[in-house]
Amino acid sequence: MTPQARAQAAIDILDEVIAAARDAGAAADVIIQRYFRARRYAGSKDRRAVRELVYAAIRRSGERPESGRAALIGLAEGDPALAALFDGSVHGPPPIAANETSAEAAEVPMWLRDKLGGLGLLERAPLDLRINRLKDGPIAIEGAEPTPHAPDGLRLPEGTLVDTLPEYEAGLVEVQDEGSQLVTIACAAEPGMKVVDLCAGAGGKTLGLAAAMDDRGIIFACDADRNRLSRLAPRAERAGVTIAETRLLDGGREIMALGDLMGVADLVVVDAPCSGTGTWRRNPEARWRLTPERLARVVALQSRLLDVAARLVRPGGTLVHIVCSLLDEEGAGQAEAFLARHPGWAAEPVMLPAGTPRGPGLRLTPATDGTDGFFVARLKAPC
Ligand SMILES: C[S@@+](CC[C@H](N)C(=O)[O-])C[C@H]1O[C@@H](n2cnc3c(N)ncnc32)[C@H](O)[C@@H]1O
Repeated sequence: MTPQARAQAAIDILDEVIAAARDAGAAADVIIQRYFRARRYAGSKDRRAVRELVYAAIRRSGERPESGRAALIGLAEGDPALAALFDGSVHGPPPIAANETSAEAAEVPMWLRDKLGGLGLLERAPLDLRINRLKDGPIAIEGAEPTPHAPDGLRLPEGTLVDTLPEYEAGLVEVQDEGSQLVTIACAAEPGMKVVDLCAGAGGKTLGLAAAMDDRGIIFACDADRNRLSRLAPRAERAGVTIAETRLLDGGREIMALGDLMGVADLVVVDAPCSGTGTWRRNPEARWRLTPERLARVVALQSRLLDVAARLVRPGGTLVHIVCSLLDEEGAGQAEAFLARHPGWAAEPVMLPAGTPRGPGLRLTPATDGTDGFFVARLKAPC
């Protein structure tokens, strides 16, 4: 492909990414893969170059751009070599017209600028692993360094292909961001406990909880998404986790599948569905998906799930509220609202080697901690 054709390919892909963000469609990575699957003539250098252009344009635009062309014209404003590719040659983009729309450069969307600006949401996300203490075996991954805060964290060089590592195949390590490892530690799960992981997904935190419990006790790993939950069992097997029992919940009627767990759990973890603002550095086009309406919906769901969770906690037990979001309405504000709705419950300090106290809990940010953004609060039930 000529450089001009690569630029036009980036524009075409960006058009699809923009439409997918508006209509809750596929992620940018999936769209890029699909695009090149249909264009076998593109070589690996072409793919890499186009991908870099697409992601550079996504990172640069806080607001969803009007079009892929506007996004790339915006990127070209600071890159004369890219601007020169708009020369109207065959397969390339037509020349930029005077006054043509270009996307504005911004870290986050305008409506969230006051709340999320300056938190490092566009920094490069590292590739972190958690050493699985349930398994013994040598770990010799080239270039791996301990993460700064999490005791079992390893940081890998960019581009390491984790799936092909023998340590990964043997279940000696799991892919998990350091922030996710830290909030799992904040749950303080112990051997022998009865734990409910109410929003377990594919089990990222379930496996960490099981390791903290030395695979003793029981974890009821629940989720309303059959697909995600079905990925937990093979991961648990690989990791040597035997105490996770999955339960599929009916969204909106979760309690129906939880009747036998009312008031008996030592620990209930609500790793709630959220805006995902804390992970925007990994999937920056998610900035274009969030709207005030979507945020309001997810905040309401979180508060309902926290109320469901509270019914499962035994007297004196603990409910841990986690979100990978940096918005207070999902984090500190959500925990405060829970405490206001549930007299007798109290926030406990969150003891972690990183993070900053925020309302009744603690917040991790890319800027201050180098992790994905998280909020975690420990809420103790009355005895
Ligand atoms: C932040 S993700 C969980 C990630 C997971 N704990 C991990 O560590 O990988 C939130 C999860 O909440 C689930 N969820 C959404 N609505 C739910 C509901 N009504 N009841 C239970 N889980 C729900 C989603 O399917 C999603 O898997």
